[in-house]
Amino acid sequence: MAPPPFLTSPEQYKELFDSVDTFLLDCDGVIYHGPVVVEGVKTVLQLMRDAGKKIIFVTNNATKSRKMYKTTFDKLGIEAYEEEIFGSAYASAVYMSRILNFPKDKRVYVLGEKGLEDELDAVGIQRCGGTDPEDRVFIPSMDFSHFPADPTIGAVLCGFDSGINYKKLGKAYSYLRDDPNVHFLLTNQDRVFPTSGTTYPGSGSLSAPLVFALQGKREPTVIGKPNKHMMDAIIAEHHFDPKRALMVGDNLLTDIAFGLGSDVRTLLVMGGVTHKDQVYGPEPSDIRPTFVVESLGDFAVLAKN
Ligand SMILES: O=C(O)[C@H](O)[C@H](O)COP(=O)(O)O
Ligand SMILES: [Mg+2]
Repeated sequence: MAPPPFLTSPEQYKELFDSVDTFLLDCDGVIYHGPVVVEGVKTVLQLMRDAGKKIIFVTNNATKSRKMYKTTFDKLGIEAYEEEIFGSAYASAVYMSRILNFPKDKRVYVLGEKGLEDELDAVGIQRCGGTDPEDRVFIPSMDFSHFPADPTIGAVLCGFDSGINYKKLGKAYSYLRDDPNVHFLLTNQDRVFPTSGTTYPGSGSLSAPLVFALQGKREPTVIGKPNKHMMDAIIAEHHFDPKRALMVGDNLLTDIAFGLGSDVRTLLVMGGVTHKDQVYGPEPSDIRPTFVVESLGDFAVLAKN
């Protein structure tokens, strides 16, 4: 099979832009790298707004709630509305409340940050762990007295947690080891996090010790891209024609697989977590985007025409 077209000309950008009614936009690595908006992207987003396109921000980053993302976009000078923003924190809260009907008398043990906690609070799910200072401590070496059984725990939910440590992993592991009815949930399983032109361990690499320790006994349900739970959450609130939609992302394993799984065309951008060789090299990934471009910001040339 021929490699996907690498778009370079305004004519190519215009043909694709005109064929899309709904843009599903990944955030980290596409809209911004950490605190820096990708060059030209603001212009392209305005082009989309002016052309009446539907925009849906779809991010696996579970550190922020919808409200927090709205504040972030405001600070970055990007027009965005809460109902357009689907982060894996929001999708996980929706999944637990609407799909699992998580019991009110149970608690979820969280590996994650305030954004994930806020989304759980918003749907009335009782939680523990997370940013609780009691769990963000180092325990004495080989002291396993910190992992008492807790029958109130009905789920373990792991997202990006910059305070990850042995106490958190030990508690999460114990709950999952002892009770097969405790749900094992990951907000997402990204291997790396793209920022400042490089990458760091992502959520998937932070929950990997649990997956590794439990291997064979428990497999996690992953809610974020590429999994359908994320698309189900979007479709429940936004109806769109997949044939006239485009998923724009920097990650083959999450964004492009997400689009492929929902029959949505995909546009892979460089500069995030994917190297050109993974698409055009001697051993390309079998996850094949529909189109490739250097940056979403390259479409800004259409604003001059
Ligand atoms: O580690 C993570 O959680 C992910 O790398 C990061 O959050 C990806 O976010 P996205 O590219 O889906 O916006
Ligand atoms: Mg990304």
